[in-house]
Amino acid sequence: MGKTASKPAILTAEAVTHYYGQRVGCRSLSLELNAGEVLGIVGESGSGKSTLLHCLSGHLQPTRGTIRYRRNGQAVDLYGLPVRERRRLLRTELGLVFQDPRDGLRMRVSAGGNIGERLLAEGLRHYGKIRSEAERWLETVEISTERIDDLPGTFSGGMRQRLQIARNLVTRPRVLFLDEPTSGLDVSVQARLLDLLRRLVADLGLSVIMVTHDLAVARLLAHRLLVMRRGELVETGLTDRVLEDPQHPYTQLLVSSRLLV
Ligand SMILES: Nc1ncnc2c1ncn2[C@@H]1O[C@H](COP(=O)(O)OP(=O)(O)OP(=O)(O)O)[C@@H](O)[C@H]1O
Repeated sequence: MGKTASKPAILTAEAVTHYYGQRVGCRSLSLELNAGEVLGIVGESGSGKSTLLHCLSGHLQPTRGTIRYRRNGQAVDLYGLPVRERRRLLRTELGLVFQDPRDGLRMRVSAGGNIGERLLAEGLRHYGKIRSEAERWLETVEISTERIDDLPGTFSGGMRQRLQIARNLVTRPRVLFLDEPTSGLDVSVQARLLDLLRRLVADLGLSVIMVTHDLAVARLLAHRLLVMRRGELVETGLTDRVLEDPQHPYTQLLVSSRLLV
């Protein structure tokens, strides 16, 4: 899977399995994410995409398997770290954009406060600097700085999603995890968000793992795809190859959209 000798993968998952009681969330998933790469995870509803993403992003301890994150030339076992250290990583070097912005934002905290929180967690204490960074990030995600003191509940769906992105990117994470970033948004809002994401990924050199059930979104953003079915990996490859020449019968069904309507 695309690992080069000169650049070791930034994130490696080995045989990741998660059970909810008796129910399989995901099973025996292995993957590598290379620096600067966008990896898309696709599959129908209930195929285990979000479960895998939450395991990979450090938010859900797998029942079995290992996730290694490479930092300072060393691969660290994400769930082998002391909880405090893992939480610090989640607030700084890793970012997760939830499918529902209400899960990823503090709804009782202003837009500026939402962005500033991760800077505070990094130890920044200067109010003026935090506010100006928050303003800069609001501008970057195309939200008027006049809205800095407003609560996210007063924002539209697309604005909330962009605020979540700003909140995650303010600490310049190396890896960004996106869970259905455009779902629930109308088509023109989706297109604007996708443009923004493409620009940010390129400008910041982000490595991204993105879950989507929308193959058009996958085609636009992802270099490589991983297709899941019933918690397991069925096919992986470069996005164009998987979408234009799907090998597995399940992927063929997905591409013909029969499973995604
Ligand atoms: N909190 C939970 N408790 C119990 N079972 C769960 C929980 N979350 C997910 N599951 C189950 O795990 C399986 C995979 O679900 P998951 O949400 O990961 O799939 P998904 O591909 O992300 O689906 P969707 O696209 O609908 O979000 C499903 O059978 C689901 O019912």
